[in-house]
Amino acid sequence: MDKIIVRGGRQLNGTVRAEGAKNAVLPVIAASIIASEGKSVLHDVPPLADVYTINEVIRHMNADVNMKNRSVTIDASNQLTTEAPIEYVRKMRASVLVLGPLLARYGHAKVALPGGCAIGSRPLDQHLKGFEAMGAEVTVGNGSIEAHVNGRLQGAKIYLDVPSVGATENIIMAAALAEGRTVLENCAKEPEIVDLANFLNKMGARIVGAGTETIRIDGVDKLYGATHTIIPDRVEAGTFMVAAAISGGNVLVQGAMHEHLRSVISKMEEMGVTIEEEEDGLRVIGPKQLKATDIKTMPHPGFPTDMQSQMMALMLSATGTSVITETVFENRFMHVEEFRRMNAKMKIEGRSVIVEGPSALQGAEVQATDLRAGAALILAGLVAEGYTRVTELKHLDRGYVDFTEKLAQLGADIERVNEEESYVEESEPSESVSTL
Ligand SMILES: CC(=O)N[C@H]1[C@@H](OP(=O)(O)OP(=O)(O)OC[C@H]2O[C@@H](n3ccc(=O)[nH]c3=O)[C@H](O)[C@@H]2O)O[C@H](CO)[C@@H](O)[C@@H]1O
Ligand SMILES: C=C(OP(=O)(O)O)C(=O)O
Repeated sequence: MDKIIVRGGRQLNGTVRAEGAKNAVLPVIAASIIASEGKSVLHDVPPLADVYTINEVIRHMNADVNMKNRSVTIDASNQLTTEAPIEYVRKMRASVLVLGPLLARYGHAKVALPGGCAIGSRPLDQHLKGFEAMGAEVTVGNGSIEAHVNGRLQGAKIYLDVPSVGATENIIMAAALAEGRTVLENCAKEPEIVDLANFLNKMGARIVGAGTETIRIDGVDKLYGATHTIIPDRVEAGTFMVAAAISGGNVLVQGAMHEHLRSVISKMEEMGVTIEEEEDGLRVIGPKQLKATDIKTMPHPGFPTDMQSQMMALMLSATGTSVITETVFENRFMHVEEFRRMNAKMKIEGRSVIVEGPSALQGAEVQATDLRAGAALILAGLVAEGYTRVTELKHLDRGYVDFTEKLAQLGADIERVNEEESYVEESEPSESVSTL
């Protein structure tokens, strides 16, 4: 089992590039199986564990998938099977995104129920409500969800009770091949929804309004493979922005898009961080002294829940009391206990965490409780005294490519070792840093 060992105290400087977005590429790969003719070619695909998982899911359904460097070619023109194998759904909830495409193309889809996870219960009722409104019969039982429709799905008017990202994606994919018009209201407005709609439109779909709260989809008879470049990962970019700020450094994050990161930029600026827009990204300059602030997570364009734990790490270094309130997921504070091992002064009150800063952070052995928590603990380790050892890296690997190497290139004292090597490291920490 791997471990990341980071020693605090180094200032980060230089340039780092954001990869293609995990949360954009997963629905785009799922959408590629709607094409009954032609190949899809996707560029800027990050080599992440989640990408390998979704590739395996559609490969098991009989699609041809080839990943080379950061490009993926998908040919789904074969007859596909309409069931997602349970082992992949267990690994990654986003596997449920094949439901919409399969149901639209074949009138049948079955996936295992993904269940709850480390950040909350994450129900799928809004996805299912959308399919039912389009005429599908949905049954949930024996650990799986099965949807079936005789003939084609029918366009419908659907109002989401919550602006769910996954439900919006599943419904627009299903509606793209439905008969007639679907109007989806109170939908998610995340940039990844816009990227998915752009890809589907290149495949021949007729979708307008993505990025607003009402999306209109006029169903077509057939969709074709298309070529598409995935948008940059705003959460990975935001994580490196925090790394620059927390270490008092100066880092250009290439690919970081101002319009996708407005809420994060505004909060970091309130904390005293300087952020300058450059031609190819955002330059982030950490202040001598960070100031406390309050944050409430919300659906886009509000502050993203996927940046909550990283901002908590930043708050630990700020002077004063900060309050962070999580409104999207009911159980996304597992990292608080891990931060406490590092001598963080913080307490949970209902859906809020009160952070007393600045905390004199000390290195400790901590666990990545989810992928963003893993990144956040490493960020805290950048400024902690001594060595921080982060385990359970399978979570981190779902969402970050070469995280250790990228931080090392910026000047962090960090390395990734396997358990046996780390035993030696613990008695005699190495001074060297790993490079790309
Ligand atoms: C692969 C991917 O893109 N993952 C992102 C996606 O997850 P995901 O698509 O799973 O998140 P949702 O937007 O669906 O969830 C948001 C909220 O809606 C609730 N809900 C959702 C669906 C439903 O049918 N019923 C319901 O009540 C959830 O419990 C949660 O409280 O958006 C989240 C919120 O920005 C991000 O944290 C995840 O990184
Ligand atoms: C929660 C996340 O992802 P997922 O929905 O894939 O679990 C995330 O990216 O922070």
